[in-house]
Amino acid sequence: MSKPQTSNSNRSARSVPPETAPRHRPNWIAAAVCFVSGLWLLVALIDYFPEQSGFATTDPISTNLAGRWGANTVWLLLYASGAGTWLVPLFLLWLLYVSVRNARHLAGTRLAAMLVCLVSLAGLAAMLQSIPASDYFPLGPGGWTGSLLYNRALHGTLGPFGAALLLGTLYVGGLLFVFTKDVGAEINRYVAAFQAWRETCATRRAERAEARRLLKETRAKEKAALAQAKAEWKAQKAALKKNPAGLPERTTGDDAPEEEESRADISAQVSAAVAAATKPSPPTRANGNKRGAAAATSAPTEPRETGGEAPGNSAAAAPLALNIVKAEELKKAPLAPPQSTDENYRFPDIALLSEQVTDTPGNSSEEHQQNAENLLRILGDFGVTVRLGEIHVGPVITRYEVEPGTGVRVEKIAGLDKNIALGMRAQSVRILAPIPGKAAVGVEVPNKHATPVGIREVLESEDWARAKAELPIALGKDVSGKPLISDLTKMPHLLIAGATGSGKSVCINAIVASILYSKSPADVRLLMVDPKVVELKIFNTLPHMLIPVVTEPKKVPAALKWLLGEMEQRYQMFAKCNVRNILGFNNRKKDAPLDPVEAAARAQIEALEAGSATRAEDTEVHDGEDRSDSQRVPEAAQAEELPDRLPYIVAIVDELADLMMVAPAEIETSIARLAQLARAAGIHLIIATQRPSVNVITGVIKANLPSRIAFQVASQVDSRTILDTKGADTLIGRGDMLFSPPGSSRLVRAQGAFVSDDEVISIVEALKVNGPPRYATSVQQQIDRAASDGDDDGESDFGDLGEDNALFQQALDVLRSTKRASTSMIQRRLRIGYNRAARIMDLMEDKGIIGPENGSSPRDILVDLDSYES
Ligand SMILES: Nc1ncnc2c1ncn2[C@@H]1O[C@H](COP(=O)(O)OP(=O)(O)OP(=O)(O)O)[C@@H](O)[C@H]1O
Repeated sequence: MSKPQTSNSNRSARSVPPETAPRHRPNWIAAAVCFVSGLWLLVALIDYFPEQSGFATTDPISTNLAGRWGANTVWLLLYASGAGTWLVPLFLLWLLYVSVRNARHLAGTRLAAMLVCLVSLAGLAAMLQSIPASDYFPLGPGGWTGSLLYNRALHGTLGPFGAALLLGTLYVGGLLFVFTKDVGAEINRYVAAFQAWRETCATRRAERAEARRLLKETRAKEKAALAQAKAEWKAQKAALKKNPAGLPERTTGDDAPEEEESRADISAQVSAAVAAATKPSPPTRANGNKRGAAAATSAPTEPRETGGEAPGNSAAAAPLALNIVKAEELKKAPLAPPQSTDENYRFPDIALLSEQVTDTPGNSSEEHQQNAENLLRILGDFGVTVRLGEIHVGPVITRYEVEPGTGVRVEKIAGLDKNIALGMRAQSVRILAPIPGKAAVGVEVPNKHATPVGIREVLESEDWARAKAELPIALGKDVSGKPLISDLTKMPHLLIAGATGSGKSVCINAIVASILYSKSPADVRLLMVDPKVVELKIFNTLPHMLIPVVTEPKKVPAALKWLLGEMEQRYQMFAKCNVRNILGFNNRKKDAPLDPVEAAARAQIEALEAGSATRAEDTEVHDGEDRSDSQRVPEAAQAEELPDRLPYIVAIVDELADLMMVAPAEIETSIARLAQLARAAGIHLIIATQRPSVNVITGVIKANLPSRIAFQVASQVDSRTILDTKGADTLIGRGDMLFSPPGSSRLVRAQGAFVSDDEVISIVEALKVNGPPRYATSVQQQIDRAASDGDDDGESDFGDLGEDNALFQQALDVLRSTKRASTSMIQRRLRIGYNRAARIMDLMEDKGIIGPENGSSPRDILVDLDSYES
């Protein structure tokens, strides 16, 4: 016999195709021996009577089918091992199977295990003292082995219990060893089977409870119907008694038959109602398919016959009663011209936007019916008992609400999104578990026929006209078809992220269009950054533009720095006027007399500022006019000439990822600072990116941009990066979005408002009647200058040393204290990058403070630093 193999070797051997694995060939000789002897012995045993054996009687009276030898062999075996004899043919036939299937398993250990089984069974049989020795069992049911083992050895030492325990264990263990290859796996199988059985029992119990609940409900309904029918019947009867004909003209004798008819009719109706009500309720399920039946009966309709069909079939047998909540028709508001501080400004005509074509219907009710049935069937297949609730039909998706039955975990439904999508053949399915504020779970399924949302219908809606927002923006329509309008000043900054082609640019266009239709350049100025160059260039000629669209990434840090400067200057203006924010500033009483203390404080501030003013040009934004340096008014006078109003500034960045590659630290810090402080100053950021990775949407940026719009993304990880939760990965693209509104953790699913490029072009063209764009050229110059300085600085340090004198002075201080002029020293002491430090050194060289480079040694200091004034 071959050696026993490990289970690993078995596995690897099994993986080899049989024709290439000769070791697995059957052992035909062993098989033949086992077959002949096993079958012969089995027949001999079955046909055995003690009278057949020459050992039992001197005169055998009948012949065994297996002959004399057969009868004698059986007698000998019964004598030796009693009841254990029956195991011998059984084992021989098992060895036949093993030797044919895989001869390697004909191991000595298996034969030993067979022997253990045989002996222990004999021992166990010997314990049956009630069966005495007979002709069949010459030495009792345990035979010679059993009585020796039990009576002589174990009975006295271990007692009956100990002996039974030992022998039983040996017997069962031996059997397991004989018939299985891996005892551990076998035990696991039994444990798993036991657990499965327990789970089935628990499910059945839950289903029975649910069925009982349904039955109870049905009975209650029946009772109510019966009571109502009786009441109606009594009322009818009383009415007939009072007015036997029911109608005045029927009192004549001619109408007697009609009267009879009417009475008969009424009693027939009443008895029908009573019969219907008292009819025993149909069984909740008639066959073993309980889950399906539970799901099928879960529709909020009257109970109906499920007839033991498959759940899907039963649902198809009688249509579900659907509670479809269709999107309300948008109420158009009378067209009122937008309010503007600039009376001469002409807003674009709404007719420039195309009318929404409404003849593309959403899903038909048959489709909803089918979807609802499919949904219930799929959930039923997974053992989830639900009741169908409302169906909200949106422009692009439909939300099927289901109310989970008792004991159903919502997480279970939430985990079935992929299965539901598969079963419903949907592109993807998003599950809202639970719907906030409702005892239901929402299953959002894309419509077969999507209805696009045009921006015109949102801008013409009553909601838009009534929106009490400083900076209203039309985002689209939510799942119930309601316009989604938000206030940018409340957001106060917006992050838009989504994969390429998901609808970000269209969303930005819609936001810009909303601004153009509601605000004049006197109210809102736009600053756009578009590293992709082509996306926003179209807006260049808008009168709202502060500067032409910034397309060079290296200029962006400068633009952001300018915004920071503008923000700080606005705060100074607010402080002077004793207001807190832009609203307070714009609504302040312009000619209010100054408090004397306030006036003194201001005079002090102005005196201080007069010495260090650097940003006079920023005021150009406030009145939209460009002034050259020579025209600049002195600071003190300027303070008196505060602008009447400040416009909001909306900064739109179309691709953050491209910028983060250029100067990540700079951009991140500027965005964070702006986002933290710019709200009150009336500066709002809208930042879009198609790469929602943590390098682009960093923790700092995310923490400071609370309002977010996520379009379709590739993975759950991306969705979490944008929204801190999954969901955006199950959107269907083309404007389908999740909006995280300001001050709420709830996500609103919506279809973005669509504005075509042609519409945008026609709006921009139409606004040209207001004259050419009034760019703040000094802002542009400032940004260009900073960018060209940054060009010299490979580390993208936009700080102009000429302007940022402080750094230069600090470097001089370092030289003074250390008396060493080395780039690395400056770098280390000032904690700046190499390029910046090297530039400072070059500047010092240009000014004759230090000598030229001196290999690896520090440069010579050429001036007396203690008396040097920069
Ligand atoms: N709200 C919408 N309604 C209908 N279709 C839309 C909507 N938004 C986008 N689309 C469709 O999706 C296409 C791609 O949209 P968009 O250009 O805005 O994508 P994007 O996310 O900006 O892509 P990229 O990052 O590559 O610029 C559009 O051309 C349009 O057909």
